Amino acid sequence: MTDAAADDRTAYVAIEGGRVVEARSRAPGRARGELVFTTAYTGYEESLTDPSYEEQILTFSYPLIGNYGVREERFESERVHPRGVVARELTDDVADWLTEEGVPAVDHLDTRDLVTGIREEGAMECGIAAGPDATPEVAREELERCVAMSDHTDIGEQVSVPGRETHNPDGDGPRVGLIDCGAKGSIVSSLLERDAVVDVVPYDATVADIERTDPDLLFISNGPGDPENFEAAAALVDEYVGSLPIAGICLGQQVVANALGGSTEKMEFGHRGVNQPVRDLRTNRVVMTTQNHGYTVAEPGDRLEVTQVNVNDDTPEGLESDDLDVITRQYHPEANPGPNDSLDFFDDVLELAGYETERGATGAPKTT
Ligand SMILES: NC(=O)CC[C@H](N)C(=O)O
Repeated sequence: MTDAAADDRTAYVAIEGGRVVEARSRAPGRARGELVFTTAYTGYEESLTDPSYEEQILTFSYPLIGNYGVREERFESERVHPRGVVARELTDDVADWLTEEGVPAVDHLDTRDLVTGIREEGAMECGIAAGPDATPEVAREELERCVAMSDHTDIGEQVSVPGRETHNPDGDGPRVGLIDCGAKGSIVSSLLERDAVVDVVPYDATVADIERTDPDLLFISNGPGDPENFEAAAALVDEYVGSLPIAGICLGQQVVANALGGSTEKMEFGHRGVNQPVRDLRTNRVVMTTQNHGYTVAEPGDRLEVTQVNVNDDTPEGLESDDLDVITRQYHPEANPGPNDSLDFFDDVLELAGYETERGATGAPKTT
């Protein structure tokens, strides 16, 4: 290897608290963000294109990432959302993809140590310098310029559609107003698969915008950052609760809780993975779920009942009100990547708008 080639592979990760870890560059550039980890051993294309990872640096705890290639059919949006990527070993397929996308990536570092640190200290700020100009100082500079997750007040604008997009206008199912706070493509697909008409509207849609689409149901999507920064979506919930059924996934659950008298808080290191056990308190049934969140509902408020909880830490995983026709989930029932145990959430949601689906779906085809 020549000196120049060695330099091209240089990388440093600076972590809150002062530590700088040496790594190998797999996609060059500088990056900063909140350092989080996922324990998912599959679904790296879905994770990397999940808009909920905006402004974060994603560490994979599973050591080998990329072993079944990169295919667009599995993407959840049109671009990679984490600001940077960290893994023990990235394949060339993933490294090439991230290079094309301009998202810095590093490997050949002790990710077990990194993940243990996040579990002990909580999600941390982080700076990455990768490639020819990388030095520990550059990584530290990036770290110093980090902005706390809750201070990314305009994060919705970075991930939402710019204007309304209507899918399946002639569908037989209910008309869903999907508030796009950074929606995963397979949430839209899961609704379309059940023949709903879906109007995807921007995260800051107003009551006047919603009136123009005249929905049968309001659906608040997943999304990045602090749910308290999605005030417009909360205002819609406040306006329509009791007159329209309301559903939400992940950030959607948090926004609905905040709008209806509850509260949210930041978790220490969140839930990110594909084997999070959730118990339904009404049926006592446990399902395995896909998750990606760093905030949680702290108090559901008086109007919502906690109907599902995380088996590991008892945090609220499902909120419902039979009187108000509200149903939300903290995990990702669209299940991309799987497991597929909770797909019938979409049947339950459409039923709130008076529509009977065939049920029994085994996985949603993608729109992207
Ligand atoms: N996937 C999501 O919708 C994430 C919600 C929120 N940004 C959180 O981290 O808790």
